[in-house]
Amino acid sequence: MSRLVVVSNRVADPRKTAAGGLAVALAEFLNNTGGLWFGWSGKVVESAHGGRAGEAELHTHQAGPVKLVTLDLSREDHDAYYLGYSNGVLWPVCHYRLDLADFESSYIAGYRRVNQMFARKLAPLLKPDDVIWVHDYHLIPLGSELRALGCRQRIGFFLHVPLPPPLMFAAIPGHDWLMRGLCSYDLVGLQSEADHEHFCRYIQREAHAQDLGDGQWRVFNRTLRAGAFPIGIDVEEFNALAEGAEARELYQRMKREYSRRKLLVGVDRLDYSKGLPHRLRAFRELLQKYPDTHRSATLIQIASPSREDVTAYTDILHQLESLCGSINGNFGELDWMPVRYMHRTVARARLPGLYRASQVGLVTPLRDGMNLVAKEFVVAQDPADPGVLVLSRFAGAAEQLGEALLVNPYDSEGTAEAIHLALQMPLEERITRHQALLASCKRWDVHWWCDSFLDTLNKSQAEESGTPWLRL
Ligand SMILES: O=P(O)(O)OC[C@H]1O[C@H](O[C@H]2O[C@H](CO)[C@@H](O)[C@H](O)[C@H]2O)[C@H](O)[C@@H](O)[C@@H]1O
Ligand SMILES: O=c1ccn([C@@H]2O[C@H](COP(=O)(O)OP(=O)(O)O)[C@@H](O)[C@H]2O)c(=O)[nH]1
Repeated sequence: MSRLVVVSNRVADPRKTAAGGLAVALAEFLNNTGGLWFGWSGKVVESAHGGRAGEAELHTHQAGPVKLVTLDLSREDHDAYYLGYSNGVLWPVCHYRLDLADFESSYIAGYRRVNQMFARKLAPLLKPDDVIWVHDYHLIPLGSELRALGCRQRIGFFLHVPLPPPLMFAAIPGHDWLMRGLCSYDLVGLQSEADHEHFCRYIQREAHAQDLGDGQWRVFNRTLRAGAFPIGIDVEEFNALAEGAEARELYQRMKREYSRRKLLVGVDRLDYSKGLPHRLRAFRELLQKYPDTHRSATLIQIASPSREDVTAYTDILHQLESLCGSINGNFGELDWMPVRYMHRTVARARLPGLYRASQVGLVTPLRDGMNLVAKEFVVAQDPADPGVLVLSRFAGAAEQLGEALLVNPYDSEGTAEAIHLALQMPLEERITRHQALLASCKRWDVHWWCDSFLDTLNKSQAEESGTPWLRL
């Protein structure tokens, strides 16, 4: 059997839990299959040359069945590749926020340099029959860099973030170079049908791709496949977490402490794509419009620190703090604070307890590739007395979780109405909706995601030997 080689910017020890959907999903999968996981160590080194770009040393570590190979980044590489191009250009554009993109021209050189370094370091570790699976927007050009070094293995790519419509993607200087990079893979996987449609439209419109049917395309003189493979969670693993001491202890404590209140919960990285200020404005609207929620509805909002060196992220932090303060100031009572806001990461092992103790789960991103928290909330519920998921129609998860209360997060009045509906929903309706949602989470779980992606990749033709690859 071929060995699986996974490459992603973020690498986590598969035996430990991590915050961030990509690391969580891959760790769960690799723990079962074994293989090699290659990526950034998460460390930035201030080298003797003042943290300037340079060759990195590899760290190798065996974590159960998985071999982790990571490299540190110099300050200069980290700032240009991770903060600059990945999170200052690609992240905002892919989340439809052209207004937040910082098209600083020097970033792309760092992005390219790090992708070339990843390829140079990875290529000697590869075996001829390896199957390589590259993840996310940080590493779009990695496939073509590996090809340029002579790698002929099957290489698949999965984009965890949304792919915007062609004209929006075309706002990125060098978008055609990125798309050529994407088309050097044998399979391109996207989170949703909407993202897949954007990909097909882009390659047809900008690169005159020929549709060969069955998900295959002829473009840039080669054949590739593309499709939607919505990521899921490991339902059994999450159920086991829910049975663990940490989750149960938290569940009991929350139930005791909030026995006379209705609990709403939000768990997000502190990211502008997650729509946190919009969510708080909808919550304020709820308190204003529905006095029956006073002294009762309590929102616990966890905002896990993320990418704090990017300006847009510090701006959102200040907005959020000010909104929480004003809601508590205007509506709070001596014995009731409407919002409990925490700017810290909560261990994933505790989250099922928090989800299960809540009557309403608020997952209201302005745009999100998938949003695994939505699926975790569903799986953590008591089937006999489940909470209600209020979900943004702009989360990738909405394509599969249509039985949630779907909202437009930009419409604070509409969202407040949906939250009120959720708080009032009769038991019978809650059970019916939850059964359908749970069935979707089980059907499209993380195993389905990996298996369907890898089966399709295996169907793809490996790169024809002898095809000369020019660096793009
Ligand atoms: O690695 P960070 O910069 O700390 O960010 C964490 C991850 O954020 C993004 O997650 C995405 O992947 C999830 C799983 O597919 C998906 O549910 C979510 O909608 C996406 O936003 C990012 O794409 C990852 O690369 C980051 O590791
Ligand atoms: O304080 C936190 C916040 C988030 N998470 C986990 O991080 C992941 C977030 O994934 P999601 O797809 O929702 O969004 P992303 O952060 O990847 O954009 C989920 O597994 C959460 O359980 C966590 O463990 N602790």
